[in-house]
Amino acid sequence: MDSLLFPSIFILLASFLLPAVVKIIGKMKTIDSNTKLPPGPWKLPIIGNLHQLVKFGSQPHQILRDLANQHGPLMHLQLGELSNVVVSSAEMAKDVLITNGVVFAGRPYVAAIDAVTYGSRDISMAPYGNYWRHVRKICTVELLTAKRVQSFESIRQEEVSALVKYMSSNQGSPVNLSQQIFSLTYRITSKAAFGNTSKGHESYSDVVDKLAKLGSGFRLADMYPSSRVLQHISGLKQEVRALFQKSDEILQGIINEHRTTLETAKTGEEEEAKEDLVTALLKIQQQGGLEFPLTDQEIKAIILDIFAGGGESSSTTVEWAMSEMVRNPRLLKRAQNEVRQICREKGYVDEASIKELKYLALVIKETLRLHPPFPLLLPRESREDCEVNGYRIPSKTKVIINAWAVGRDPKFWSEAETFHPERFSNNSIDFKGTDLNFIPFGAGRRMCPGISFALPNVELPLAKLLFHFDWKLPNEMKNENLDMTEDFGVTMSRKNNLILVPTECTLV
Ligand code: HEM
Repeated sequence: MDSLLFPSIFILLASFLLPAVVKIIGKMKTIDSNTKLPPGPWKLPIIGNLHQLVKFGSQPHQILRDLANQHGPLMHLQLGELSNVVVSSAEMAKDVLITNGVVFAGRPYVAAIDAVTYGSRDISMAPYGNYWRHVRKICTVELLTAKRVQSFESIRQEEVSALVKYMSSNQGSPVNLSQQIFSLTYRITSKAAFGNTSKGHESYSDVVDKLAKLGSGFRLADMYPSSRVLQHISGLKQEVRALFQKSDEILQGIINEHRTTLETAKTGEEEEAKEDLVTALLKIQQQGGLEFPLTDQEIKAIILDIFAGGGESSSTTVEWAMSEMVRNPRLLKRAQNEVRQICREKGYVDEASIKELKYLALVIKETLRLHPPFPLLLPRESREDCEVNGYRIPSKTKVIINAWAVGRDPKFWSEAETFHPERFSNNSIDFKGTDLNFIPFGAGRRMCPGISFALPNVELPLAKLLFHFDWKLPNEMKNENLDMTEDFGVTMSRKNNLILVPTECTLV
C-alpha cells in the first residue's frame, strides 16, 4: 500500500503514460456505462477512487469501512483500471461467498503473484476449477490432516520450550515479544515442512516475507496491469524475479535433498506419521496416478502457500492476544489462572490440556474478531456477470471482503470495539465459515484450509507464556497506555513491536 501514499507521484506517472491511459479510459467507459453497479464514491478520470484510499494515518481496511458507512455494504470502487466491489456486512458476505459462491470463487490475476507461484499452480491463487480442486484436496486430505498436524506437536513443544527458556534467561528485562513470536512460528513451519535436516530454513522465511509483501496486489503497478511502462518503472518485475529465483533455489535444494533421503531410507508406518510436508508431497508424486501430475513446480508452489499463509498470520494473532490481555490485567489474570489451575499438577502445558482451556479459546476468538490477520480476505473475482442485492456485478470484477469491518459491525456486535472475550461464552458463534458475522478465515469454497494447522501454533505459545510468566510493560508504563496501532502489511500486525517484561512465575 506504500505507493498509494504518494498521490502526486502516481498522478504524474499516470499522465505520462499516454498509451496506457487511452486503454484505461476505454475500459472505464465500458464499466461506467453500466447504471446498475453498486453505489460508490465519486470517481476521477484515470485514477478512479485511488485518491480516496489515501488518508494519512489510516489503513486501507479502515478507509474502506468509513467509505462503506457512507455508500453501503456493497460498494463499487474504481482503483486505477480495475473495477472493484467492496463487501462490508455479513449479509453481503453471505450473498457473495455462499449464495453466489461459485461465481465468486475466482481469484484476480496479479502478475507478481502469478510469477512466484509458477503460474498460479499453488492453492490460493489457482483459478477456480479442476486443478484448484485437485491441489486443495491434496492439502486437506494428505497434508493438513488432524493426524499429521498432531504429529507435529513435538516440533511445537520443542520450539515453544526454547522460547520459554529465552524468556527465563531474560526475565526482568524488556523482551521483543513480537520478534520472538514471529521467528518461533517460522521455525515451527520450517520444521513441519522441511524436517530437521534441511539447510536454508532461516533464509527461506526471509524470502517468503518479502515475496508476500510484493504480492499484496495494492501496489500502483497492480492497479494498472496493462501499463507496461508502469510495470517497468515500478521495478516490481525485477524485484519479483530476483526473489523468485532465490525462493526457487532454496526450495529445489530442499526437494533434492529430500528425494535423495527418500530413495535411500526405508520408511515404516511409524515414521510416516512423522514425515515432513515435503516428504509427504514427494511420496504423492512418486505414487503417480493423479489427475494432474504433481511436478516439483507444484510442490514448490504448495510449500510457498503454506509459508505465506501460515507464518505471520499465526504469530500476529499471538501478538494481538498478548497485547489485549496486557492492556487489560483482569483478562490476563483470568487466562493465567485457568492455565495454571489446569496444568499445575502436570507442571507443564501440553496440547491435551489445551482442549480444557475454555477461556483461552474465547480470548483467541475475540482476538481474531478484532484483529483478523487478513482484514481484507484474499481478493475474489467474479467469474461471470452476477446480481447481488439488486446490483449487477460484471464478470472479472475484483471483490474485496472487509472481514475487519464485518467483525466490528455495531449492528451485530454490542460494544463492537471493545475486547470482551466473554461475548463468545454463551453462544456457538465460530470462525468455521457458517457465521458470516465472523470470518477471519473466510467462508465458502475458498475458505482457509489451514485452520487446524494454525490453531496449535497460536494456542501452545499463548498457553505456555501465560503458564510460566507474569507480564508487564517496560518503564512503569500504564497498561491502558499500550499503543495498539495497526499496520497493514502482509498481515495486519502491530505497528510497533510488543515489548514486555516477563517475570517467571514461581507458583507453578
Ligand atoms: C491464523 C491463521 C490464519 C488465518 C487467519 C488465515 C486466513 C485465511 C483467509 C482469510 C483466507 C482466504 C479465505 C477466502 O478467500 O475466503 C485463507 C486462505 C488460505 N489459507 Fe489461511 N489463514 C491462516 C493460516 C493458514 C495456514 C497455517 C495455512 C497452511 C498451512 C493456510 C493456508 C491457506 C491457503 C492454502 C489458502 C487458500 C485457499 C484457497 O484459495 O482455496 N492458512 N486463509
